[in-house]
Amino acid sequence: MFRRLCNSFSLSISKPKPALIFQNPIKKQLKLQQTLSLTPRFFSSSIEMDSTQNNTQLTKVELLRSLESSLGHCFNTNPVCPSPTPLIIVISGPSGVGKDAVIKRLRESRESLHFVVTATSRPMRPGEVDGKDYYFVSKEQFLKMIERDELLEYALVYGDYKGIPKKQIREYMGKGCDIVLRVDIQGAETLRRILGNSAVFVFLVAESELALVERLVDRRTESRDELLVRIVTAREEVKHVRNFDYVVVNAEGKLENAVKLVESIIDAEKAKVRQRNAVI
Ligand SMILES: Nc1ncnc2c1ncn2[C@@H]1O[C@H](COP(=O)(O)OP(=O)(O)OP(=O)(O)O)[C@@H](O)[C@H]1O
Repeated sequence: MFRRLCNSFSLSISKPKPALIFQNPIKKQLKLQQTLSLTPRFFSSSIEMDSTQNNTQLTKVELLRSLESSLGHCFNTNPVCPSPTPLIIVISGPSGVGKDAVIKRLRESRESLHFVVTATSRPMRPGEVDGKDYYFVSKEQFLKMIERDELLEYALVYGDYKGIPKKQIREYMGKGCDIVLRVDIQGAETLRRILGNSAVFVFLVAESELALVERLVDRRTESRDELLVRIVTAREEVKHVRNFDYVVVNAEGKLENAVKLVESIIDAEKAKVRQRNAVI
């Protein structure tokens, strides 16, 4: 069926019917003049070409002009598909799985992404930069932000507040940027309720529980008791993977693979026919 359609289409192109060329010459001339004013580069001198002329004798421009002439209109230069809508990517996973490490690498490789800086009331860790890693605020300042409805989502995590400022997301989506949000599992659940399927949810996991615990221990930022809380929580959190769209394994020493997979997810999402359409 498709082949039959193609055949009949090519026939109608290669042998323009006399009716198409000579029927109502005034109307035809008018149409050509309109076309000429749109794209003068193709319809400048000889508009109608001999349709039996061998394609190999024609330059590319001549062939294009001839095809346009046979079709009766110029080829459209507008994009076939509209540009993709800004995407919100939520990256989550248990404590110590490597969310920050993955995001740090993504930051370096994808300049078009905007990484929302989360506000937190937790103390700054060595090497962290205020306004880059987090906005470090006091508990009182954080409570004021909640009161003013400035946060898309917030939670009390291990005794400290963490929240996502709405203003930043609106501002960067307005500029056409894709947005990356880094949240814990609790935050991802809340965001799923707020955003539904309008955002893409990625769950990071380690290859095993032992690998996760070793990573946390090596980081040396938690006390023994804090470690115990995080490990018990992580066991529960892994069960939430089914609420996510994608799961990415961040295996020991394979950070690059995890980053590449996240990048592929973003690329695939941007190529989707039915785009997610988040409104904040
Ligand atoms: N693929 C990997 N292989 C080895 N080490 C890794 C890998 N990914 C991350 N790490 C290391 O594991 C530790 C924990 O990573 P990171 O701080 O990024 O986790 P996180 O998920 O952001 O934790 P939290 O939620 O507690 O802030 C860091 O020291 C980081 O450098």
